[in-house]
Amino acid sequence: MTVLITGGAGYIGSHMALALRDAGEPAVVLDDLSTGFREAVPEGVPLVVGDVADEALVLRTLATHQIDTVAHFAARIVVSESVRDPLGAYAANTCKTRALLGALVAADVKRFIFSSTAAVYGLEPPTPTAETAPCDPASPYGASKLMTERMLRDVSAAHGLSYVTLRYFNVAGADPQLRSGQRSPGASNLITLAARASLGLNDGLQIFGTDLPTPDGTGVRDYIHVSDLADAHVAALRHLRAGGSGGLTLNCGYGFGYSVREVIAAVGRAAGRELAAVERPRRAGDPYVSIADASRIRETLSWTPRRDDLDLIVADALRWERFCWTEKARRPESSGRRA
Ligand SMILES: NC(=O)c1ccc[n+]([C@@H]2O[C@H](COP(=O)([O-])OP(=O)(O)OC[C@H]3O[C@@H](n4cnc5c(N)ncnc54)[C@H](O)[C@@H]3O)[C@@H](O)[C@H]2O)c1
Ligand SMILES: O=c1ccn([C@@H]2O[C@H](COP(=O)(O)OP(=O)(O)O[C@H]3O[C@H](CO)[C@@H](O)[C@H](O)[C@H]3O)[C@@H](O)[C@H]2O)c(=O)[nH]1
Repeated sequence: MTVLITGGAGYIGSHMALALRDAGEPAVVLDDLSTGFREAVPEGVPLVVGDVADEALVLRTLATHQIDTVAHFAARIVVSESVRDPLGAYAANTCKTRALLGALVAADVKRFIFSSTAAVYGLEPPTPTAETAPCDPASPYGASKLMTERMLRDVSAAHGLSYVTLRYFNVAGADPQLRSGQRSPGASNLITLAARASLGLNDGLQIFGTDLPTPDGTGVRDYIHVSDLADAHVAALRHLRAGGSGGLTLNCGYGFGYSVREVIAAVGRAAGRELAAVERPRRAGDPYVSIADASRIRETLSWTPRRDDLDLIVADALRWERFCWTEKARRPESSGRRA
């Protein structure tokens, strides 16, 4: 039994590939390399280059590798891009997942793990946010994921597909052994930008909004270490293979949050110097606070996070950036600057 990881050359999918390899579970990656990196796929894990909506390719891959479960990470993930190009976001995320599910139904593959997002909850959900909170996505990105969640429910009812939908909160950090991390030069998430700023790899740091109704006026997020998130996927796989039927929707977070200022201070501690940041107006569409009620995933999957500490997350992110880019900068063929 082998797991097909779509998007396994990307940031989170590559950590899932590592977690499966570490657990001795066979896996194959399907990735079109649009935002992923060939070198992110761990050695020993086959890479099929192509589109999840290419039905013939998917059917061939399912048969060749005897796939019993698909973990579907492949997506377009930039929220602002989805606002500029909503049809592109729905096509990439909802329509292509529909095509993938069509191939799985045709091939009688019965297990599916889906990468969803806290962005399905919208701007002012009750906090901490449980899976039962109303969903009202503020962006086409969030809506494209919510539509896919609904599609999964219907496909499960009609075709007996068992699935786990994982709604990620803010994913950060890097593999503690530095085998993978955030490779995207255009990554716009706070912890990556702060780590890069501390190494002089970008033009400095900005704080979007200092007058929010939060304790220090800046946005609060529930940051989850990418390796803990990968472990949650392995736990979801075990649940499905043990006979978990129907569908489960689970928040992936720790249940506590940190403000932008607290994150910047943590990166400063890890880097050994205080980071300067320019204060900017609020970013349109940013929730003030996003914190998971994470009780359901702990109860249902017996998932126990191992790196639920902001200093650990930030230290891993910073070590990865240093390793990945400062080392590279020493090589003559690279300038070491990405953005
Ligand atoms: N990064 C986050 O903070 C975050 C938060 C919530 C949810 N998610 C979800 O997690 C998943 C992975 O995100 P990520 O941060 O690793 O992004 P990423 O861009 O690093 O990875 C996505 C991968 O999918 C591949 N891909 C895209 N479209 C494809 C297609 N049609 N066919 C085959 N491969 C394709 C890309 O090449 C890339 O390797 C996404 O579904 C995203 O929506 C991410
Ligand atoms: O340069 C920056 C970048 C971010 N922020 C703030 O930092 C917080 C976190 O922002 P960011 O890291 O960009 O994450 P989010 O906007 O919360 O979105 C992430 O988390 C969502 C919930 O999972 C996912 O849907 C998105 O894809 C993912 O980018 C927010 O308050 C931002 O306003 C800054 O102040 N300065």
